[in-house]
Amino acid sequence: MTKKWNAERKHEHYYKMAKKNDYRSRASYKLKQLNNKFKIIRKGSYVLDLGAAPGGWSQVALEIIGEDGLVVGVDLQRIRPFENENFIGIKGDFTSEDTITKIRKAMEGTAEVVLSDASPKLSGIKDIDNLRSADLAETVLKICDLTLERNGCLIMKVFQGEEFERILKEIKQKFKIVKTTKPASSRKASTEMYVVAKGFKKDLS
Ligand SMILES: C[S@@+](CC[C@H](N)C(=O)[O-])C[C@H]1O[C@@H](n2cnc3c(N)ncnc32)[C@H](O)[C@@H]1O
Repeated sequence: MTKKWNAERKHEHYYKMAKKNDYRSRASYKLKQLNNKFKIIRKGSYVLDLGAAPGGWSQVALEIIGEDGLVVGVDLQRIRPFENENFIGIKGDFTSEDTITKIRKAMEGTAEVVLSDASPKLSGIKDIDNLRSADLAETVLKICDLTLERNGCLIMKVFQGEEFERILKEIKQKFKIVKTTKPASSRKASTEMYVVAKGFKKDLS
């Protein structure tokens, strides 16, 4: 059996599981696996989910936080609303000042957790896509400076390109503990990597 065949089978497996369990995307399993391992989101957490559509990560975050806490989901695409009262969806580009203002208003103060599974629109040219992913990561870090509370946590996807080590260095300056990981449900062939960071040093921002 070829590697490609195995990867496709795994892809199909998470797709079927998501459908069966009523998750909005296969990506839900990535956050579930990351959170089981690193215990980032807890009951009652205040969570900002950047690049949230169709809402798979927000859905998992809502399950974990329960009735207290808040999830604010932001995406260029409309996020179909949830029944939960503690979800706020924002349609907008999180690299724009206007959207950042809306995020800060919706968070009513600071976030305890920032999530970003944001991906640029893929051009198919690896170097360009990696650079765009790095640009998004830079903006996510800027949003952390503005919204994340001291000792808060971040889970962020970054493509492993030329800029990856520089971004990682920047994250290590801002957070006390930083790990890179690829959840089992992430395709091996994809360059995506997840950075999990704990202990935001708010005073350095
Ligand atoms: C892989 S999907 C996220 C999947 C999501 N985590 C889930 O579980 O359903 C990446 C998302 O990032 C969004 N995105 C990319 N750049 C963005 C930006 N500048 N502002 C807002 N959303 C952005 C895309 O629209 C896309 O929906």
